[in-house]
Amino acid sequence: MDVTIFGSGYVGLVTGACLAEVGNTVLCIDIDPAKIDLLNSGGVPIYEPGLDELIKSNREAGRLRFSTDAEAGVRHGLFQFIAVGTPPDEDGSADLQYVLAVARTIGEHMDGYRILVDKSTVPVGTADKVAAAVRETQAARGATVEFDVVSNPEFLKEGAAIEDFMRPDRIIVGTDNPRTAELLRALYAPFNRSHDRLMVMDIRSAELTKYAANAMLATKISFMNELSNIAEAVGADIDKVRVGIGSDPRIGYQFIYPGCGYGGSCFPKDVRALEQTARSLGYDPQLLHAVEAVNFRQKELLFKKINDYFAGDLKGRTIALWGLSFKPNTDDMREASSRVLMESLWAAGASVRAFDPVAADETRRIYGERADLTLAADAMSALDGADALAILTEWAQFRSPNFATVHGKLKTPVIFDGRNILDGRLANAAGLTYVSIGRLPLRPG
Ligand SMILES: NC(=O)C1=CN([C@@H]2O[C@H](COP(=O)(O)OP(=O)(O)OC[C@H]3O[C@@H](n4cnc5c(N)ncnc54)[C@H](O)[C@@H]3O)[C@@H](O)[C@H]2O)C=CC1
Ligand SMILES: O=C(O)[C@H]1O[C@H](OP(=O)(O)OP(=O)(O)OC[C@H]2O[C@@H](n3ccc(=O)[nH]c3=O)[C@H](O)[C@@H]2O)[C@H](O)[C@@H](O)[C@@H]1O
Repeated sequence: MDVTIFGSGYVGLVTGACLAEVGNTVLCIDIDPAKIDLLNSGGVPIYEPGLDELIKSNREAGRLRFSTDAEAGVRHGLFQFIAVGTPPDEDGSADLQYVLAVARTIGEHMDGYRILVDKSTVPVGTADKVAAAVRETQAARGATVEFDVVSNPEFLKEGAAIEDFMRPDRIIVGTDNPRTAELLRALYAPFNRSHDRLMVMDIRSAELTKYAANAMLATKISFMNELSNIAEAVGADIDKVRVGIGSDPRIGYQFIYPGCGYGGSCFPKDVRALEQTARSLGYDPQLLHAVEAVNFRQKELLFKKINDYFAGDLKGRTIALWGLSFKPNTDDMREASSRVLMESLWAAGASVRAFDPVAADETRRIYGERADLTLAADAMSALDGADALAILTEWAQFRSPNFATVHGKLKTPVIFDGRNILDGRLANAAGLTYVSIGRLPLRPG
């Protein structure tokens, strides 16, 4: 089938590459010429495991193309996927300007029936706005070409995006038109083989399902973060508590890891957007507000712990950071906890020596060259001349360091583990103080 994807970011590229992989002919459109040039010259603008290979093989097979020519995109696909950003507006609501711009482009150029498939995360009611935008642009040129708008939210996780797309837990299709539902069912058939995971529902429920999923996951994390602070206060170990409650299948082990706050392009923005939607309708979403507030406080926790440890004397100190991306296996630093810590350290007069396996370029892009930021070539050299080590991202390579080497390099033998990934006893055995999120206090052994 012929598919056009508007937006060649995380979601657009993964969707495009996976749909091409199963035999569709996919044209990816982006307004960013640099991104399209890079893709056309064999590069990939984001780090996502497996994506380079998938793009390369499908480009070579002629099933995956990239262009800035939106008109060609509209003419190409029966399915017109919208996978552009929906960043937060000033009040936290989702900014729909990119989604509606694509809708207008489609309305302007469509010459036959098209299915607009909204993959971007958008507030309830957006499909109506998309349809209105298509109708208005058609009317402006005196056209009345048939189309449908489908809500098809995406649930992939960065770092595991290909696997999530290829083997989804569910495929949500929001449409009131049974014929459109069948066409989407056919498109998704290769990803829906072992048992039927495609759920057809009304558009508004589909739109809300996406926010509900992210808000539920964010709630689990904030709940555990809240609990980790209570555990610290009462002298309990959050790790024991985590395992204790996770063993109940009604709770489960997933997404109950406490840490230095959730980040990324989605949880923070989607919780805020849902909160804003509720408020705009006169409902006070107290729980969502608390989820966000707890996360905000949690992102400041590591700085507080470091500052307390050094009795507020951070000026002139150097803190080593392991991990800059908001989670492992991605170079995405949107709303990353590392940013809150770095900015707080800089404000307190400290310098940062950081290492991340893939996010160094992104860090340079965001912060530029600055005297108080050094990007080290590897984890151990980030410790050179540092007063202490803080761990912000649970990259596998940070899990089992040589503690004696760490001890030998740090001016003050202390580790602040923002993701609870280290074995504190081993750190203690090497003479390091180990400070975690809600685990029992561990002192040098
Ligand atoms: N990143 C993720 O893991 C997930 C994101 N989402 C949602 O998917 C949507 C897209 O997210 P990302 O892929 O992360 O965004 P992104 O920022 O990585 O990519 C968006 C792309 O759209 C392009 N664009 C903007 N206007 C355009 C236009 N008129 N025509 C063509 N391209 C245009 C931009 O240049 C950019 O390359 C958002 O609503 C997000 O909430 C949903 C699930 C997972
Ligand atoms: O809408 C989206 O964009 C996506 O948002 C999240 O995916 P993602 O943001 O890529 O990453 P997650 O693995 O969910 O992690 C988000 C944040 O939560 C943190 N986290 C996660 C799990 C946990 O137990 N504790 C915890 O602090 C991570 O460190 C990270 O900062 C959802 O998991 C995806 O299903 C969804 O499609």
